[in-house]
Amino acid sequence: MTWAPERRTPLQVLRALDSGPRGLLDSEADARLARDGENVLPTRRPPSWPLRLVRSLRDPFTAVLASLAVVSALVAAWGTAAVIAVLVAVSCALRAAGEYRADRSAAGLRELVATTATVLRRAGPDEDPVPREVPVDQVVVGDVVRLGPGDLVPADLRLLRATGLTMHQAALTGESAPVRKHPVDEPYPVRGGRAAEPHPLRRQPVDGPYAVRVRQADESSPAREHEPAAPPPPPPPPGTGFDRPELCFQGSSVASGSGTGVVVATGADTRFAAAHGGRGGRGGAGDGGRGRGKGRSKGAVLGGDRRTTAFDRSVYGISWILIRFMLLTPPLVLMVNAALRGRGLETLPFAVAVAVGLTPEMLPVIVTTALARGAATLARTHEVIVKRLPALHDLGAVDVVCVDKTGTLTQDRPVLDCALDATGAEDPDVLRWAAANSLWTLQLAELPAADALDEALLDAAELRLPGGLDALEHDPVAALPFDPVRRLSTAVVRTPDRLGSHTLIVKGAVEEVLERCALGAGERSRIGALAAARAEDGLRVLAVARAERPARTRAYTTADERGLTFVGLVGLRDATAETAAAALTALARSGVEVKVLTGDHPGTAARACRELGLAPGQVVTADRADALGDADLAELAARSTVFARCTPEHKARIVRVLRERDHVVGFLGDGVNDLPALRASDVGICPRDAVDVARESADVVLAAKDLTSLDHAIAAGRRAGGTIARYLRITLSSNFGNVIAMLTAGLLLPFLPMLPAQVLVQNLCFDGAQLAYAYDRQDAARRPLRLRPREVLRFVVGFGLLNAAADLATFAVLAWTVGGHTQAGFHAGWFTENLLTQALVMLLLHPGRPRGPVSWAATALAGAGLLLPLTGVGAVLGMGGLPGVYYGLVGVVLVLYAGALAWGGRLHRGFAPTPPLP
Ligand SMILES: Nc1ncnc2c1ncn2[C@@H]1O[C@H](COP(=O)(O)OP(=O)(O)OP(=O)(O)O)[C@@H](O)[C@H]1O
Ligand SMILES: [Mg+2]
Repeated sequence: MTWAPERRTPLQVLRALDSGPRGLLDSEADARLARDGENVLPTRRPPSWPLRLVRSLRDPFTAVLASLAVVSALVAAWGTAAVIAVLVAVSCALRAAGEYRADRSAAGLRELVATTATVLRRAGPDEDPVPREVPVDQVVVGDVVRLGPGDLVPADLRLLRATGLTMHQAALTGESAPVRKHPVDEPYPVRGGRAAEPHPLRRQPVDGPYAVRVRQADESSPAREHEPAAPPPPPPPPGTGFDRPELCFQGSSVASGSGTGVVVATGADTRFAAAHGGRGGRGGAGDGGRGRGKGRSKGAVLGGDRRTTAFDRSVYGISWILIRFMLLTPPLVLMVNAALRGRGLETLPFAVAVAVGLTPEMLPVIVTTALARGAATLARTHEVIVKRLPALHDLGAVDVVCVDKTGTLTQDRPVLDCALDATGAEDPDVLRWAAANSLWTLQLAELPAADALDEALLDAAELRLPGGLDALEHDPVAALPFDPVRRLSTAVVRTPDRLGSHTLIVKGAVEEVLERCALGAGERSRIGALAAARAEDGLRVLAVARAERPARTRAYTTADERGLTFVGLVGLRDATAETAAAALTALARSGVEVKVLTGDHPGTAARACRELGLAPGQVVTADRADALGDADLAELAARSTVFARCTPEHKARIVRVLRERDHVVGFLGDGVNDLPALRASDVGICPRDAVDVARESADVVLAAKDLTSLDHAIAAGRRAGGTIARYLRITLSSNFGNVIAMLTAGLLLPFLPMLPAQVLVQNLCFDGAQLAYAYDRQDAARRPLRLRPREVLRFVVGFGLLNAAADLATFAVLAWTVGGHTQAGFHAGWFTENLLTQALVMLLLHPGRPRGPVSWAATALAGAGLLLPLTGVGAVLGMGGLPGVYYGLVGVVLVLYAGALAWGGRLHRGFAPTPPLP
């Protein structure tokens, strides 16, 4: 769609789009949807099958294998090339199939947490517009959309009205600080009074006493924008357009304030789609595989912090170490053979086979399957939705969970407890001013949903004030809605019975309000202490103040929140959540530390923690954190439990410094003030009823804001992580052992220790057996499960050398029984021993007693090792018969090996059987 917003007033834009301030008719919206299609980004469509297969080829292991195949083909080692090609094909097909299944189920799960947009639509030309929640993909050009804190912008919008609106545009510009948005050009014309919408949560009659009065003529419509920066911003330079204040772009979200805009572009026509070359969508669930290489980061849609998660560090970390080994192996083998045996390029196929032997081909399949199965089970049993599969692994690794207080530890159903004047005496006037602030900020800012605190104040006013809500009647002028950095909200009304005067009603966090009141230092600290005492009783305390100013047409800004007269304090009681105490105990028992990061008063936060049995210790206030450098803050954060008066940026900073201290940090929060922290954490978690943008940024969505389900999710993560860790350790140690043995044998023997076809069959047998790990159901580890590359490598080298020792002992046996010079016998003997040792490893290096799939797979593997060389297949593969004495002697080797394995397993702490979660 082409349009020239620069030269048009909002009204002209509406006209050009054949829409109006009252929104579209339902029938018009349907027709436009049919004409323009759904509002979805092009790449949100699932990839086709051929594309999936091609994508799985992009995997680094596959790429290395493929290049090894090419090298083999170049030296006409057709057997080896064919073997590798088959391995690649099998792994790609399995991977693509696994990812297809995972994507489908993840898409289904994501659907459950899809966001909606609030649009104004009318049933008929004469009907009043009704704000309606519609799925984002149903939004059409010309729709009038309302935005409130935490909303995602569903399409590109031109603003018609805005109150204190700021936007996160990180996805588009990379800029993390919110940017101010406001309508420009001529103010939006009001024809005979703007149709006042009752607040959706407070449905008063439109023409009742609480309908917003339209400004009187004498006010000659001041700009509808009330913002700190008083001078109008200079016109933005032409270019990307993202800095245009009157435009809100798909992919951004509301940081504070509210606004109404008309949709000017949807789907593929949005700037977001254009900026990403039409590739704006999130990665599929198939991201569960490795394959995007190092440093893949999350949060593609919302951008912001690009960061490496625990999954990246562990699985990718190990993968990259292995790839380096794989690339080093062939040249090394060639050089050693040339130096020690004077062999030339004829050893290349063998060198390639050794590198192939190192590869854990099934890793992507195991990772995807384990994560997808874990996620599906979690969704079914606990209604927890994992939106990004690797996040499930990271949940298992989480050792610190930061949570917000309101709504997580408490119910977020505040009820008014007291309204006190400056002396601490009950005073209904305080409630009247506080509730008037709530009502008029809500009404003027047209917020799509009311804050729980405002809702509670209005409920209390309705019940307790003589005349109920009628007592709050005022002529409204302007509103500066709440934002979590300023911690204040202000309503401006005409002063009752005084012509030419406006009253500012300010309410907010006690410290912030007191700072703006004209009070002596003594008085201020006395009131501060009064508030602190109520907070320590567990109340959420807000201060209320007001000021009278001469009426004016100039916009009000936060700079006007000065020199106020203190009115009083309101205290609201918010009971602790029922399941929180038990869940905190369970988290502690499973080795997860809980830290509370709240915007609330330190006293309120400490009291809530104490009630839940979480020792708050010394509460750290955010201004103390400000005074510290990252290292000192990290130190302080590690030993503190409660952080109060946090702004969104404080929460994120604490999460960041904890991660830098090598913690894997989960963050659970539900509000706009939690957004930066959700993005900064390894795993962002939110409840299903969180604001849209939190749900969009979170990796894991809980059915309810219930810490108990978080505990289950962590257990599921540990199970999936355990499966991946087991596969990696066992496969890599066997592979490593085999490679050492092959290298040694290659030097000792005059023939290849293993033919390409034998490498293939052996690998396929291993791979088939190892798939069992994906279906292995073990108890979750009792501690956070971290897969550290260093530790894995130690394990691999230790057990790999043990495995190589068994192989070398077998060579000795073979040399003695069949004579090292009988190729067919040697190949058969080694094949049998290899599969038997692998089966032993699967059985003995398993935490606890292997059950079901793993023990069956190990048995089948042992059977194949013993029987295959004796069959026709064995003969075709070039394996010959073995004398009975070989079996006897190799039996002895295996018993010794089993003993060593059991001993080594016990030594290795990570493999001590893990008792189930209490
Ligand atoms: N609607 C409101 N009007 C005025 N002040 C408010 C309003 N909502 C919150 N406040 C004040 O701002 C403070 C910070 O609020 P914020 O939403 O950042 O965090 P919170 O809800 O208190 O806690 P948490 O971070 O645990 O969710 C509150 O403690 C309160 O003092
Ligand atoms: Mg909150």
